[in-house]
Amino acid sequence: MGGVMDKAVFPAGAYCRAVEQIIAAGRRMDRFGWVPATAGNISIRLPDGNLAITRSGGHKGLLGADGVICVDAAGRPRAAGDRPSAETLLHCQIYAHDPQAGAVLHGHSVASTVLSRLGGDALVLDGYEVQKVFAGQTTHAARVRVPIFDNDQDIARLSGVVAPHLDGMRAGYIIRGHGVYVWGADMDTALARLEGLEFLLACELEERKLR
Ligand SMILES: CSC[C@@H](O)[C@@H](O)C(=O)COP(=O)(O)O
Ligand SMILES: [Zn+2]
Repeated sequence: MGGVMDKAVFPAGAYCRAVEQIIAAGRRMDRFGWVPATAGNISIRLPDGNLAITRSGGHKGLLGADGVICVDAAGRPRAAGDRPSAETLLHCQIYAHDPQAGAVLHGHSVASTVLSRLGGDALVLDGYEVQKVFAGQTTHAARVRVPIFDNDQDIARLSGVVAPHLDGMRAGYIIRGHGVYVWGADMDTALARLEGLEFLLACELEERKLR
């Protein structure tokens, strides 16, 4: 398989840049331990409305150019036989709901997995300076609600449960015992939000251990 710049595989400049950014994001998420085994998926919205998204099943910290494929806005692979992320529909849903969304990240951190298994339908973050990484947040003195949805292997059904909650979601969401979904206008913003959210979840976990 050719490299990222192999024009036979990736003819368009925007797609090439997206592939490079997705590979770099996967490495960064792996450094933090958020994509164990084959966990996690990553996408970027392309200027033509298609998505560059990780292929299903690979290690997201070890992605090569052939680990990223192109799907349309409904998640259908552009090349016959390509198998996009099993959770592609959740990416499509975010892009469809938020015209500003340019990149979506999904990881399986220990903190998101453990905290969401403790119960409840949301985690409320309150009083942390880092909350300001989320859209519209200008102070630590605010409550940021991160919804938790029960895990479901039927992704279409899961997306139906998530749908009514997407309006006003500032920090992304958590799937119980599974991981987080975070997005932003571009990959840098999405990564900053993911890093911010994971930092806050790690703080929450540490605090609960001390109680
Ligand atoms: C290690 S199993 C994880 C998967 O079931 C899934 O939740 C996941 O995040 C990765 O699936 P993928 O199809 O590779 O995008
Ligand atoms: Zn997952």
